[in-house]
Amino acid sequence: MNKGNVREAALEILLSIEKNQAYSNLLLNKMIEKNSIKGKDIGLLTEIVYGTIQRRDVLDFYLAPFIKKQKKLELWVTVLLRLSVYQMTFLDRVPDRAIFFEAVEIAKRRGHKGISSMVNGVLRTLQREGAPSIKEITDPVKRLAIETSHPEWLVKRWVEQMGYEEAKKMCEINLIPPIQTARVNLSRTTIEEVLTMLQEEGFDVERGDLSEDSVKTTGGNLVSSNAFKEGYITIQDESSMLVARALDVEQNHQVLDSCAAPGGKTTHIAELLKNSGQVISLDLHEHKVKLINEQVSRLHLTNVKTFAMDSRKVEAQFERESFDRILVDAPCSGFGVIRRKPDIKFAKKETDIEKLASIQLSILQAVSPLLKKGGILVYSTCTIDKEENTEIIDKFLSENPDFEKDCKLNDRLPTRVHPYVKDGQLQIYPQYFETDGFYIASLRKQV
Ligand SMILES: C[S@@+](CC[C@H](N)C(=O)[O-])C[C@H]1O[C@@H](n2cnc3c(N)ncnc32)[C@H](O)[C@@H]1O
Repeated sequence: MNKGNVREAALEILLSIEKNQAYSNLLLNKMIEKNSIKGKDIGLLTEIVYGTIQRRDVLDFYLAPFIKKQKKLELWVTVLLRLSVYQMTFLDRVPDRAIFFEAVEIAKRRGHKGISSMVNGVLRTLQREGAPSIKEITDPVKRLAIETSHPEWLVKRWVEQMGYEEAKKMCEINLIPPIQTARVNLSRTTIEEVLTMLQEEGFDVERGDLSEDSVKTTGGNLVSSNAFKEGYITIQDESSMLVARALDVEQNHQVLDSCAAPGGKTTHIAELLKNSGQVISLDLHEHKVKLINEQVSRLHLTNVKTFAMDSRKVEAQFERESFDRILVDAPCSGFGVIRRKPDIKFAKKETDIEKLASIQLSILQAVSPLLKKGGILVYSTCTIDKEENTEIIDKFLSENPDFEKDCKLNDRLPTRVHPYVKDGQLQIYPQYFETDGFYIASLRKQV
């Protein structure tokens, strides 16, 4: 594939995202497969797609003074200008003349000569006159929102919840793509063996920084490794690996994972059980349950049973007080994983948070009678919003006096996170350890 086609492919993906047709990671994988994009081109395509989404609002801010009839631009022209300005501003290795040439060629193919000269004109004037300065924006929340390309309502919400300095750190780290980490399947191998396996395959790997179950890589995609194919590792963020550890599972435990697809935590729990006991794994959709089954068989696990089921209706299917441990890894806004899925910050609306909070609470309410007395219930999300985290736990506890905050959570978590644990609850912001943002609450049912 030539470089021009890489940009054309980037444009197509970005347009589908704008039209809310699918998430960036799925569209990228499809495009790479469909056009047999290889090697360095995969890197360039990924960088242009993610970079242009990550920086969308600041790119529009840079472009605004140079576009006269902004409202009349067709969406594909706006997106083409954005991805060109992204390369001009943030990618050192691509010369401006190559960017102009490709943009003009694409504009000619998609539109007509008038559009291609307009695109050429806008890009060249911007290069000559320079982009406007962010410092011109006087309101600090608005400035932070534009500078780091987050919706203003979201930045305002974060500033209210965590203060300006912490919100700024989070907005800034959200622009930096994460490195890849993998969880080692300790029911079949050890960290040392996996490091050797991967190094022999040519991967640059070492132990992870946070979770005792992890390895990290600075180059290459571990999904293509034999260690992955043969079920020795699972791609997972390190903060997400703390969830199964928080459950404190013991041999032969019966564990309910109520929101389980695609199976990251179900399989981790099953590994920690060393194929003893049983994990009952539920998800709303049949096609998602299939994803759990695929991971279970890839990892050679024999102690997982899956069901497509609404976990708000579990009481009809399972006996009360029949599980030693229950996990509610709830559907959430996902604002802790913006580095990985940047389109989330534009796709979610403030009203979604309210709707999600109501689902989260009702799942917790529905599964809690199934926990044995003395058992542990872990509630987790990959978000950093209080309404979906501490506020849910406060509401749940106020309505369920037989549950209490589990003050021993620290014993199951790495010492580095201890300063962030309070009353059996851990809130990790992405800037703390350069991981996903995660919330984990551990509750114990009184005996
Ligand atoms: C955060 S994801 C779970 C991720 C999973 N625990 C993992 O580690 O791979 C939330 C999941 O909850 C599922 N879900 C949403 N509402 C549900 C419900 N009422 N009952 C069961 N599953 C539900 C979604 O389909 C989604 O797969």
